[in-house]
Amino acid sequence: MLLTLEGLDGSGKTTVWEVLHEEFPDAVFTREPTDSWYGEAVNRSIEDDDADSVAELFLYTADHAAHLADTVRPALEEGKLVISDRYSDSRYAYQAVALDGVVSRPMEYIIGVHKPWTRPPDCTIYLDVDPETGAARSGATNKFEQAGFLAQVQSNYERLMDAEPGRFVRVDATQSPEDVIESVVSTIERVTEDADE
Ligand SMILES: Nc1ncnc2c1ncn2[C@@H]1O[C@H](COP(=O)(O)OP(=O)(O)O)[C@@H](O)[C@H]1O
Ligand SMILES: Cc1cn([C@H]2C[C@H](O)[C@@H](COP(=O)(O)OP(=O)(O)O)O2)c(=O)[nH]c1=O
Repeated sequence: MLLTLEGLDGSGKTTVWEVLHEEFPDAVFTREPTDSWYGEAVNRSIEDDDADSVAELFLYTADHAAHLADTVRPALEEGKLVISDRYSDSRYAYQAVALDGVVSRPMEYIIGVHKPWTRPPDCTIYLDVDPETGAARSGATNKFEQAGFLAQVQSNYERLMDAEPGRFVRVDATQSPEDVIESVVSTIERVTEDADE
């Protein structure tokens, strides 16, 4: 089963993902951007305020393709639970903002680029924070972490959740870290038990 964590910068994904290692020791933990050289190229682009938004989409997408081939598909074939900190929805939500005015219907375009070859998540936990909280927690250091940008990203995540309500589970990430973690752990226990039945 493929389970992904999504949310704005500063929503607490990485904090939760780290604690989940202890709760689900048999799971394969992974993330996008990855630690590969593709992911390093992505991280260079994130730090570059002048990076071309189309080039950046394809860097992220290249990293995703390699991530699927190297990590996600092999682990799923072994029957593992895979838990990824960010995945394809991050492209659909973030790069759709970055490509607004560059291509028409950017979210549909980006989903279309992925569709022929990606592996959609079975369940996506959305850590829900308002853009101001996200920007404040993340320190607003890179171009994606500004509250105005994050407000547009948030509305794209809302569109994705409206389109596929069965895949997403929304968790209130303004709660204390302990309460957020408890909600996420109980969600994962529920969806993995349902899948076993
Ligand atoms: N539920 C929470 N309440 C308050 N602060 C939090 C919470 N979860 C995480 N944080 C803090 O917010 C910052 C960003 O968290 P992080 O897990 O890195 O978010 P993300 O990976 O989504 O960007 C960190 O300093 C972290 O300690
Ligand atoms: C995976 C991914 C990340 N991003 C952005 C979100 C973040 O601002 C940045 C780095 O991601 P990440 O390292 O997950 O940051 P954080 O832990 O702060 O959420 O890259 C995209 O724009 N598109 C993507 O496909």
